[in-house]
Amino acid sequence: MIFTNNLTKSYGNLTALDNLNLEVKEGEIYCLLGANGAGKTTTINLLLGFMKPTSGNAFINQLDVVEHSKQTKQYLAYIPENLMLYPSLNAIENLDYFSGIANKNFNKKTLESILTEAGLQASAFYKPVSKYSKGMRQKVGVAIALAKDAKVLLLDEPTSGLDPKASFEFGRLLQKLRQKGVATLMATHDLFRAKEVATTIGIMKDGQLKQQWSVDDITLSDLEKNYLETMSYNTIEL
Ligand SMILES: Nc1ncnc2c1ncn2[C@@H]1O[C@H](COP(=O)(O)OP(=O)(O)OP(=O)(O)O)[C@@H](O)[C@H]1O
Repeated sequence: MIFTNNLTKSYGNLTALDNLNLEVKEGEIYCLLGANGAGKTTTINLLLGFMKPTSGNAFINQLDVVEHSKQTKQYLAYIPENLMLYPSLNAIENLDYFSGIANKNFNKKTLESILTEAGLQASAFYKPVSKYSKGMRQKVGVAIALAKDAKVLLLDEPTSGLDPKASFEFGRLLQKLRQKGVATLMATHDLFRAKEVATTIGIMKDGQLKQQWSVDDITLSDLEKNYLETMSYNTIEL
């Protein structure tokens, strides 16, 4: 579903992403860890087609995202750290609007059931989203992905700033999407949540994928140890 082949992005002399090769298959959740500036957002932006790679390729559902930008966007849903919704509109209206953009039109009852599936409490459906917590807004983001029937979900630090319960609930939602076959790539600083939800975990540094494990092959404490060792290497270099 998601595949990159020597994906590289440079800004002048800086190589923000350096020959990234990764694959996320149907029903997999790949968590990308790495310090600030490691290249996680660059990876997501390239997959979204927000910018072009300097070299290499990114594929969504076997289609090159540069050559087939319109088609690949149809398969994608994206939830950034701070999801942009229309603040004065309620969840039903936002979902209706964003589903419409994806050429999906639902009646009110179906919109309500999608929001319920995304874990939003019914009492919030008709309140303006400006009154929502971050966790509630993220649930609307998941509802948009469900409404769109997205095959690929790209998440950039979706749990940052969420309290543990909201973060747990968000993880449960990702598992639900996984069961539907969605391929998820999540950039995160949250090692604990990564270990909870991922099928595969990778650590990036300086634009390079340094290490990668199947989640069952690493304990949380070993993940933390490896992460810190990978990052502290930077300190030694300095
Ligand atoms: N538009 C840009 N112009 C120049 N340099 C950029 C640009 N965007 C990103 N960079 C640089 O590319 C590198 C990778 O940035 P990126 O945002 O992908 O990191 P990240 O892993 O997502 O970090 P964070 O955890 O802080 O979000 C950084 O050194 C960053 O400063």
